[in-house]
Amino acid sequence: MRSSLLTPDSDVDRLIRELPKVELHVHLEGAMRPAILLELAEKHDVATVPRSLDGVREWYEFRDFPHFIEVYLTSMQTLRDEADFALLTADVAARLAAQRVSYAELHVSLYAHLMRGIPAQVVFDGIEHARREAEREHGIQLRWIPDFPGDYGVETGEQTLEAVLKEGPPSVVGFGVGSVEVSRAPFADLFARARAAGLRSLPHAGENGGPERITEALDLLRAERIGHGIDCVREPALVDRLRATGVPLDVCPTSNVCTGAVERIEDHPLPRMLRDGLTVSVNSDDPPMFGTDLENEYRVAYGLGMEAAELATLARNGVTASYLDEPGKRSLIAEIDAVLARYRGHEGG
Ligand SMILES: O=c1[nH]cnc2c1ncn2[C@@H]1O[C@H](CO)[C@@H](O)[C@H]1O
Repeated sequence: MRSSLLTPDSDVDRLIRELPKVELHVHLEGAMRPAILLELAEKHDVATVPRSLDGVREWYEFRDFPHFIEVYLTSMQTLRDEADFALLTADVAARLAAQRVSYAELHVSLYAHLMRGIPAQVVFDGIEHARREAEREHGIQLRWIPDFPGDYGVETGEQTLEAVLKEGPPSVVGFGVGSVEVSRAPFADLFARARAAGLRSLPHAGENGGPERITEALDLLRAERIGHGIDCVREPALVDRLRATGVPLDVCPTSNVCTGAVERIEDHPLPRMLRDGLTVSVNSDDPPMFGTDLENEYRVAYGLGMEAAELATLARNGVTASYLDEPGKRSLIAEIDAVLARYRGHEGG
């Protein structure tokens, strides 16, 4: 494997920083920086989370996927009022904008808040306030994908969808399911209702639950994009189907190693997926929890052997797979092409 430790002045690193990017798979709550976690823990005197930076760092060493989800849910106890959701969202938006992200679709763990007795309106009011501010301040567009934990059962999904349909703002683009992977079959009717209401079907599938979860997501949930989906490489016929239909996959390489879905980064299937003609984008998932950010995921892709043109393809795929409007997509693709052409000019000269 090629070293992904690029010097900040290397041409490839400059290419990565200059590429216009979209982020399609980042969990709002999982994007909470330790500084924000500590601030909110202090504000609400939350006893269940670490109260020092070192403590947080240690806390973010995950034994396995269920342990990661446990820590994720616990960290959320720091989010209580509208201002907390606004603070978190503003911080996440600023971090994205600093990485040349102009459009992002963020998963919101809505059920995890509902189950703690936080009304959906508090969540939506907070994140919407910050979304509008961030658009004004940084020119970044944020869109939402509320989700529920599949392993908590279909009723939790029903409650989540009901809250979205009742209180959700127009910036909600889709509906999702995540957490520990269980069969997607029980959620068929639920996702049919979400789609009928104009929401995109955006489930997690095949992160670590096997290729059959992806097939279920396609057949039963009519998934329009797959969260993770890396397990497709275990079933060649499924890879053929994904290529033929062009259903995009949101790939999050560092996350997969941190949660144990992939043992070593050098074993990550991203290069194979891209070269097999799948519409894959790279994403950061829960960046501070995994010690990464979106730019770093592009560096990791470079470390896995992706050439400059392939890094640009990953960025273009993100744009194609997004729900940004068509003029917005065209102008981002043109900018990506221009940045790549400039890189090639430098490289040649
Ligand atoms: O990598 C991930 N895979 C699956 N779910 C995740 C991940 N990161 C965050 N969540 C979120 O964990 C919550 C559990 O209630 C869900 O909302 C899910 O979206």
